[in-house]
Amino acid sequence: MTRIGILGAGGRMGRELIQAVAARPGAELAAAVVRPGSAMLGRDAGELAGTGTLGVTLGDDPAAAAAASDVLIDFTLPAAFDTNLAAARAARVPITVGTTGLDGRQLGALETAAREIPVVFAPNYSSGVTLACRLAALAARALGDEFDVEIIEAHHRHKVDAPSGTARRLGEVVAGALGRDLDAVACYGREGHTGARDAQTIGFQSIRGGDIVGEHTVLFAGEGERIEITHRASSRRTFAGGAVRAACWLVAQPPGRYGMEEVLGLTD
Ligand SMILES: NC(=O)C1=CN([C@@H]2O[C@H](COP(=O)(O)OP(=O)(O)OC[C@H]3O[C@@H](n4cnc5c(N)ncnc54)[C@H](OP(=O)(O)O)[C@@H]3O)[C@@H](O)[C@H]2O)C=CC1
Ligand SMILES: O=C(O)C1=N[C@H](C(=O)O)C[C@H](O)C1
Repeated sequence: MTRIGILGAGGRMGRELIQAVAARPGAELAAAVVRPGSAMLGRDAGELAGTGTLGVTLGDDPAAAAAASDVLIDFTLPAAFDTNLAAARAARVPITVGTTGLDGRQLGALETAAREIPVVFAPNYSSGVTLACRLAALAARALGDEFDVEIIEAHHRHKVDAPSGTARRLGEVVAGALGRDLDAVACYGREGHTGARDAQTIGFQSIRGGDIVGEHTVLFAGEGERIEITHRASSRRTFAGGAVRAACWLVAQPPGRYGMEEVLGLTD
């Protein structure tokens, strides 16, 4: 039985993760952590997530969660990430990270931690997005510099980071396939007298509204034709199921930094 601790248990993804753990054979919820001072503290995690009582009380201590778990899953916000990663590292417990919007220092800390503990980090745990990344790389290599690349993403009104982590990852993949440095060629939105488009640009457009779960399109626009690779998530269950799958896979891995491609066995 894989004992899983969820960090960010009270959030939109946290509740889905509690359900996904409860539904997965061979996995059990060991701990569920919410923000210190949260009104949810002391409640049963299963009752919060709608699975029925699980006998796991919502706590506020990532270190205690790490001590009780074989693997942690973090879906919080960047402000909580440092404490959560430190707890995993101190307890030498593997961690599955879904939080997006991490800065360069935090991504560096993830790499450092991966020398000591197994870490899987994916900005999107759906199998479909993992495949879309592959398709985008293939298309970029085939189409080359003749086609302009724009990445369009849409999310719910509550999302706090832009562009999405998935859009950034798609940008990295396309830039890598085209031999470009994403930091040098990225263009985040346009306004005013922008001038003509630079051929090397990889553009990002972010839409926020309503209850959109998560949509991503990589647009390759050429002369006389265009190709669009689109993924639309219609339920957070797909992210939660993928993250729990990744966590169960991670407990059997040596220290290192992994992505969803490794989890799905797509590294060839
Ligand atoms: N990799 C993937 O497949 C996916 C990644 N995500 C990412 O997961 C993250 C969470 O998304 P979502 O569930 O929608 O967001 P929510 O805002 O619903 O949940 C975030 C949770 O983290 C808690 N939290 C925030 N700050 C702190 C802090 N400083 N200390 C402790 N707890 C804190 C919040 O507590 P409180 O409510 O009290 O503020 C909340 O429960 C985002 O970064 C999102 O982009 C989302 C979907 C899929
Ligand atoms: O915040 C979200 O909701 C999502 N965030 C992830 C991202 O930033 O890419 C993944 C998914 O699109 C939902």
